[in-house]
Amino acid sequence: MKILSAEEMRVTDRVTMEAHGVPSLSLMNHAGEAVARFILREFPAARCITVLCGKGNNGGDGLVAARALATAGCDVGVLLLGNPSDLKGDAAEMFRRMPLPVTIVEEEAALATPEVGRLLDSTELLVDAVVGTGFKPPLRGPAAALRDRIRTLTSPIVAVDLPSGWDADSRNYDAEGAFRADAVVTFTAPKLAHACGNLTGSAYRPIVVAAIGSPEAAVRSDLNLTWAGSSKKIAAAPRAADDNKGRHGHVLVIGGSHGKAGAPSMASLAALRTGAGLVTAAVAGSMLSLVASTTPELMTVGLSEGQRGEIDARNLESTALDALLARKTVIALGPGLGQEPATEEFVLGLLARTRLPMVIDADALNILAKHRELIDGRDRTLILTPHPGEMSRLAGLSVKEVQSEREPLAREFATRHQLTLVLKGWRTLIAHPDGSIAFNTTGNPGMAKGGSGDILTGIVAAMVAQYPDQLADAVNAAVYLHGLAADFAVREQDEHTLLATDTIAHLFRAFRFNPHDPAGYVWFEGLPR
Ligand SMILES: NC(=O)C1=CN([C@@H]2O[C@H](COP(=O)(O)OP(=O)(O)OC[C@H]3O[C@@H](n4cnc5c(N)ncnc54)[C@H](O)[C@@H]3O)[C@@H](O)[C@H]2O)[C@H](O)CC1
Ligand SMILES: [K+]
Repeated sequence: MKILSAEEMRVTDRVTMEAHGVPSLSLMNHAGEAVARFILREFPAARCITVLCGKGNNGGDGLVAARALATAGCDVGVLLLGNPSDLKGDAAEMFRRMPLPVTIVEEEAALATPEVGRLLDSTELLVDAVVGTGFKPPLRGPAAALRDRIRTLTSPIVAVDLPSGWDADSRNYDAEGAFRADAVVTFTAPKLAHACGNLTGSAYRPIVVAAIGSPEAAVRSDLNLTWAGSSKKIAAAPRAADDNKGRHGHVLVIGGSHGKAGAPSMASLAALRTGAGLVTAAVAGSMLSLVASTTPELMTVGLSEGQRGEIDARNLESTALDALLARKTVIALGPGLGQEPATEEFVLGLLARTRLPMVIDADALNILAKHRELIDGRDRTLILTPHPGEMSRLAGLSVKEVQSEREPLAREFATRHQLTLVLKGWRTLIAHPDGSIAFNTTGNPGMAKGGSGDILTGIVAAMVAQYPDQLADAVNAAVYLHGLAADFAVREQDEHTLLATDTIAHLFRAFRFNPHDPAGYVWFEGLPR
């Protein structure tokens, strides 16, 4: 699913109407009905509903939603911010077809009337159809006053297309002065604000994308931005009845040091739980039995180590490493590795020794940052998974600079070095060598804990091992599944108590979840109740 600008959305609508003959009124009907369907599904207890309509087509969608909710038996009130004579085109037509009474609010003072007070205070759910992609900041007039009034109410509010006051093209996390929203129903494709903004103030509240009649061919964008969840489809096919583990790849986790045996253990278990046919953990000999005891399904190989349990360069002379590298594996290098000089020498030697696909994380990234000339994916598959701090060292920038330029920085780094870059954080970005970027919208603050990155490394390596010919989708899907598993896990936990191993235990729910809801919308963020 592409991520569009507001102008590209308008072009998509125009192409849909002109090249594919879909009437604009049909788009508006489908949009409003999708909002009603979502509300009936996700807020079944809300029977007394107030729809707040602006004078543009966002308001038109609201009028359609109001009619559909009333037809479904809800007690619906409609408030129009403006004079009906100001309505134009499809919105005016929907007003003409409106079977319900509409309360007109032309001036801010009208918000204080008893009639409006009843509409707002007695409602069990609000629908925000005041302004959508036609928003020109800042929010003004009765809309601004209505926003403030709604902040005094506790009823949930479902935003049509965007919470009013959000610029569709915003890449900001926040939007001063926007309406609050408990859920968002957008249409055809997510816009930049849906991908980048904290529209609902929470990682758990839903943003869904409803199909309203635009064929895929009409959805065009030059932004080269997609949604990571669209890649999950590569893991949806059932396995063959005569399947065998040899068909699902082999992950080789290389990591660990004294005090950090858990990192390679978690990365290995995550790789197994993600479906890799075989997983081998290569760790310092002194921690071999410790790591092996975590997961019976895991194979282990002992490596030579220094005084502090760090994997050292003597391994480069050993036949054990040759045997390991002779197998067709995807290497996950870094969990718990440490940055001792002997380990640094080992990492540099390993990079020179093999061209096997490699997921590089954690301390291996910090070692690579000291040898930037080795960051080169032209003749090998490299996937780097830095958090902003590790990215600042890789790019030689401050964390602030990294965070302020995530998208261009990720794209430039991935294309310059011809590798896949997973830049973690709010809305993890997956930047590919061709310059395309996928936004991930799953995950929650409960993941801000040791181990989350280690299991992502294992999940990425396992997806690449299983789908070696679909590298971009494999990495996008891995990041999506990682956050989705954590979203399922935190439902049975709390953000304070969630552990990375809880996330691993919920990967099966993530694999089973289909973001394409049978009701005709895609779960872009959040989960069904
Ligand atoms: N394929 C689709 O996505 C479809 C989307 N639809 C809906 O159409 C709106 C966009 O409609 P448009 O008429 O262009 O603009 P809006 O209704 O969003 O806003 C214009 C409306 O809002 C007022 N306004 C603008 N800025 C402000 C402000 N700062 N303060 C207050 N009021 C403001 C302006 O005066 C106009 O009255 C899109 O969001 C979807 O909801 C189609 O219905 C179907 C296809
Ligand atoms: K809106």
